[in-house]
Amino acid sequence: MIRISEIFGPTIQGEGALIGQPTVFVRTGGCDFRCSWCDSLHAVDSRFRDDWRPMHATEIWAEVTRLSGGVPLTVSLSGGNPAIQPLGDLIALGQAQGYRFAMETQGSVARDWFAALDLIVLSPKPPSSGMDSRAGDLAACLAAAGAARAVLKFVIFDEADYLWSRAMAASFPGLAVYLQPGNPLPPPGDGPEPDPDTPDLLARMRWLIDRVAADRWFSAHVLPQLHVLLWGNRRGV
Ligand SMILES: C[S@@+](CC[C@H](N)C(=O)[O-])C[C@H]1O[C@@H](n2cnc3c(N)ncnc32)[C@H](O)[C@@H]1O
Ligand SMILES: Nc1nc2[nH]cc(C(=O)O)c2c(=O)[nH]1
Ligand code: SF4
Ligand SMILES: [Mg+2]
Repeated sequence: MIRISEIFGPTIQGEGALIGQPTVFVRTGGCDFRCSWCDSLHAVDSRFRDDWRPMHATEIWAEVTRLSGGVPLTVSLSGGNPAIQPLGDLIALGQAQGYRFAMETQGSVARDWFAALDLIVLSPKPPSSGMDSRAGDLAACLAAAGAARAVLKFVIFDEADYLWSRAMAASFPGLAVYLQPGNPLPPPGDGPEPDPDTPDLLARMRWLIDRVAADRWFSAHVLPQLHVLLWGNRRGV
């Protein structure tokens, strides 16, 4: 059984290497991290575990097929940490019907089914998160992924995050790098999500671009969270 927080879409992938691509999200419940600024605490905090549902791969697949009208697209696996769920059967089921699978993970847990992914997005956590991402754990995830395409995605709130990310990226010279400004969020409540401070997000993205340019870090991609610019902090988009 796979612990599911939500399944939604089609929407567009709002972040990183596949930005703009139509996708259906499968968000698993539960995470071995608890980042101070996590924008998906409803899939992390055990306070919300009553909203999570154990589902069979076939049940999840029926929902993805319904949402996508049976037309193959890229399924985005996210969470929580999807790596702590048994997702191999789901991936096999979908790929047999021509669907592709991308997964977002912080890179703390490696699984052999990573090798079946079409894309693994490793998103190690910089100092502002309060977490401790280790290069050795990322290397284990990469080894598990084998020949699967892998990229790095860093969330940057400040100069310390930037310097940390630059050093971490230097340890993995073969991987494409995506940088996105962090979106500060209050803890989730019962009401609607608050609107993002878009001018501030864009100002920090301009800062990030200046920072990358000054360092001549020309292999890095700097991107916004496009879904936040379009729909704010709403869930399910
Ligand atoms: C919610 S996480 C779930 C997958 C996995 N646990 C991880 O962190 O990669 C998906 C992506 O959102 C990013 N993210 C989470 N909170 C964010 C925030 N407040 N601002 C910008 N990006 C954020 C994470 O760094 C990660 O790249
Ligand atoms: N549109 C959209 N793009 C995303 N990219 C990564 C997301 C995530 O929460 O993992 C996300 C999300 O929640 N929505
Ligand atoms: S690792 Fe990902 S899901 Fe877990 S707390 Fe951090 S941002 Fe949220
Ligand atoms: Mg998100």
